[in-house]
Amino acid sequence: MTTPRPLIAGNWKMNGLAASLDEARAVAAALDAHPVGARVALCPPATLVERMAQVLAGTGVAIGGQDCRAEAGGAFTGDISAEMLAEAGASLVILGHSERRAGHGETDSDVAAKVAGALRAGLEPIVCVGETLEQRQAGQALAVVTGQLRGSLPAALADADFAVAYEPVWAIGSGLTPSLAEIEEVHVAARATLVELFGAAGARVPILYGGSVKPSNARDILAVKDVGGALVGGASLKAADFLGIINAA
Ligand SMILES: O=C[C@H](O)COP(=O)(O)O
Repeated sequence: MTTPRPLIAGNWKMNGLAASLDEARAVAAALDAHPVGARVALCPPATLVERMAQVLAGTGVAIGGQDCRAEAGGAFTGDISAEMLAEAGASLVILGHSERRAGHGETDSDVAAKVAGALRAGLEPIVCVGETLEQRQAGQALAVVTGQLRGSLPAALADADFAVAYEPVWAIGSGLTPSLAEIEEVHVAARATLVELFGAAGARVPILYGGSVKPSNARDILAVKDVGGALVGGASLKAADFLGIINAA
């Protein structure tokens, strides 16, 4: 059984206007000049998905959305569907990010419904899970992460391409990261849960780590057992930093 290529995905969050597309162009140009083994994706704000897809057409960089609604369409002011993302040129979508779970009250079952929507539209979901600082300090990190996986991953994923991202909430944008041993402990538990849920297919699902990944720590983190890539926030906004992480994979 071959090991899937690592996936390095950049999540621009609510950052980026049209001028930021120059950073995406620079990433694609550098990868064209020096191809890498990793799969690379950029997930800009929804307003830039279509333009980024045009800018990066024909390059090896895939485009992702940062969220979608579960339904294909309807009276849902302000929301976008997976079908809309796909039509705009996205091939992936981040779902269940902690900023959506905390800021928009998304539950595991909401995330599972969105995952089903993504599969309906042919998008590859990147499903995020992770514990808060209080949960880690209470010794609940593994239970929270495996519980979120069980609740957020519908059975239909057994036949689909998808990725999981472990993002400790307290490590996001904080400059803090868990120790390598702590990352390994969670990724090994997540792997066991994926195998329990999906059998042999679960052994191949990339489990990304996210939370203050930067060029200086990427190589060590990406070498940890069962870490199959990275979901990168702040360091994906500048081409040089993002390339530093991509080249560490
Ligand atoms: O989706 C990305 C994560 O929330 C990580 O963000 P960060 O790299 O800025 O800590």
